[in-house]
Amino acid sequence: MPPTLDPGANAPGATDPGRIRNFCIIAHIDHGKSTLADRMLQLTGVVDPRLMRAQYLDRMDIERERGITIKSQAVRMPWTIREGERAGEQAVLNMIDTPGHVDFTYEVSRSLAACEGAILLVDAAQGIEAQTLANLYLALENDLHIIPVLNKIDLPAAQPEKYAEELAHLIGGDPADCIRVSGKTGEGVPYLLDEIVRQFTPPVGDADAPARAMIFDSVYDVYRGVVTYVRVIDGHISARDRIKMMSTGAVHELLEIGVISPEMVKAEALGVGEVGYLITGVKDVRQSRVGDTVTINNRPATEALGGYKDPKPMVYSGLYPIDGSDYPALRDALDKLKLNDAALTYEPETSGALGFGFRCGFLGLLHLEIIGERLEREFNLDLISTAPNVVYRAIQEDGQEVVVTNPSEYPTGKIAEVYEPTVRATVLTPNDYVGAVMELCQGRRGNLLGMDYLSADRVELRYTLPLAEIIFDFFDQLKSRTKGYASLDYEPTDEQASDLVKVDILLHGEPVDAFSAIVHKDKAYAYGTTIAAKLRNLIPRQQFEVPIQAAIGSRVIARETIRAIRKDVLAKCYGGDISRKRKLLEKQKEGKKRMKMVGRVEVPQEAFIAALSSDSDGKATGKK
Ligand SMILES: Nc1nc2c(ncn2[C@@H]2O[C@H](COP(=O)(O)OP(=O)(O)OP(=O)(O)O)[C@@H](O)[C@H]2O)c(=O)[nH]1
Repeated sequence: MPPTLDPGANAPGATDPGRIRNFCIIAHIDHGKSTLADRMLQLTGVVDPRLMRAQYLDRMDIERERGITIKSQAVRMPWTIREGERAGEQAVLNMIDTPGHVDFTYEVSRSLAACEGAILLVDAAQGIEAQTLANLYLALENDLHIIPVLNKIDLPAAQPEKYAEELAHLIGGDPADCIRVSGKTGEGVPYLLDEIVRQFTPPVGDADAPARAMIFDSVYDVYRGVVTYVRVIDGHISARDRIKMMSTGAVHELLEIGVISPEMVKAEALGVGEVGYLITGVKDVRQSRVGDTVTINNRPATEALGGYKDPKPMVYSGLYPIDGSDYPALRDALDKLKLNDAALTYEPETSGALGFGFRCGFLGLLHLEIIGERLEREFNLDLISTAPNVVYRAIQEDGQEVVVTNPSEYPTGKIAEVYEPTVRATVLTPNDYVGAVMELCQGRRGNLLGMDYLSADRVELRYTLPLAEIIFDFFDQLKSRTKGYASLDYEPTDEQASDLVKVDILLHGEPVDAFSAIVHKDKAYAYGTTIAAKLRNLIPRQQFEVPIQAAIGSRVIARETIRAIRKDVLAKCYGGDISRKRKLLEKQKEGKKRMKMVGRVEVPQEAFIAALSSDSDGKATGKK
């Protein structure tokens, strides 16, 4: 049954802004945002109980499989206060579900800018975690009103009293003001919905001013083209308007305008404070940039809304199609993903070993993994991604500066200084594991900034760490050393001069650019020996001996050898069965097709993937 919206006073475009509440749910990962959102959809009646499925708003397959939210979602829900003095008061709630992973903090901040209030959700069995704090600070920076909520009170391990104290201590106020709910059973959720209407302030805007709406998300839909999600700040956008993008001045016909509730529902207009979508039929994804202001062409606004900070990529990796003829398809796919993802950057590059591809910038390893997976699934591309690296700044002796996003750009001449990016990391851990956490951070070249007790048994440690040390397996290590109890959050800060070197890998004397890496001097040897050993196992024997060397400049630091073999595939075919022989030869030819020639050496595609998979450095994790 398609959702129907009230055609009366609460219809989109005609809603009194005083009835609207725009809010988001912020929480540490797994504290239950999506489950709570599901309950709200059900209780407000926008999803038919028969059509209800878990994590209704996580639409991408990857989101469902991994159980995490990647893209923000905005849903319109009607609600009438059930209890108390204001019972019967009708409201329109726009809920924006936000992702919780560190890599996607920028999504959270975009969503926050479209809200007046935030529900700070905390698992009543876990208490405050690192991202609870990070998200809370983001919300406070955006001047949002906060409602503290303890979730999962149905769990036997829940300690709502204890954590209500903790929360009240953190944000100020009375522990009794923390609302207790269970997203699973629905207990307390109707009361929370009532409180949302009572506590959050309605949006304020000038209904008579020229229209201004802020783009907080844009997605490419294969059938409909670009779908742009906006929150109207001032004025009114109606279905018959021609809209204008304020950053480019481009004017577009509107094909459709509407709200999400929880599927797309067409509307006549969107007024002050409303959240909805616009479809212009534009196919070029770069026309609808997140952070831009939309106005209408016949009465344009003169001043754009303050945009968002463009998120800066932190990790770079080369993406190459396994089949070279897929290169244009890869470019197209990246163009499309870029629309959803202001943080994704890419530039064409060529690699001696891998051919034509793109150097892509990501927010972190999970972001990289997700983009890689989406390219493979949604666009049917088979890809190789090179070892991820951060951005370095090398100052040569002649004073010239080189920004290195790819190890192959690392200057070969004399280098005066190399700078690497650093982060300020916050680790929250139970008292017992402080020693283990400190040991880990010190091993990763960390610098202790400070340490505080949040409660009798919970400690906050603050460190400066090189970004390169934190992006690979730091989180896994942290979890395993603290039996899963510690949580981590970090934000980029500055850069520091470090003792870094470039390690090259040579196959039969030829450097293979795809395997080069910039690492700290103390870790160069370990990197060299690991990759050389992996490659020895991955590359089949050839008809000649193949040395594999790891080198810093001209100094070899590790060496492995693949012994020579003459592979006579016909040896087994005694007797004169010619068709069998032919079949075997055909099979061998097939196998060859999947080989890459690196100098004279045949390297199977799988070797690149397996050697570059980061298990020597630790694996990129699905969850943080
Ligand atoms: N017992 C119990 N379990 C819950 C409750 N709410 C959520 N869960 C469980 O907690 C886990 C995480 O819930 P999600 O709703 O996916 O968490 P999330 O915060 O949305 O996670 P991200 O979208 O990845 O940030 C799931 O296994 C839920 O079934 C609750 O009220 N009670």
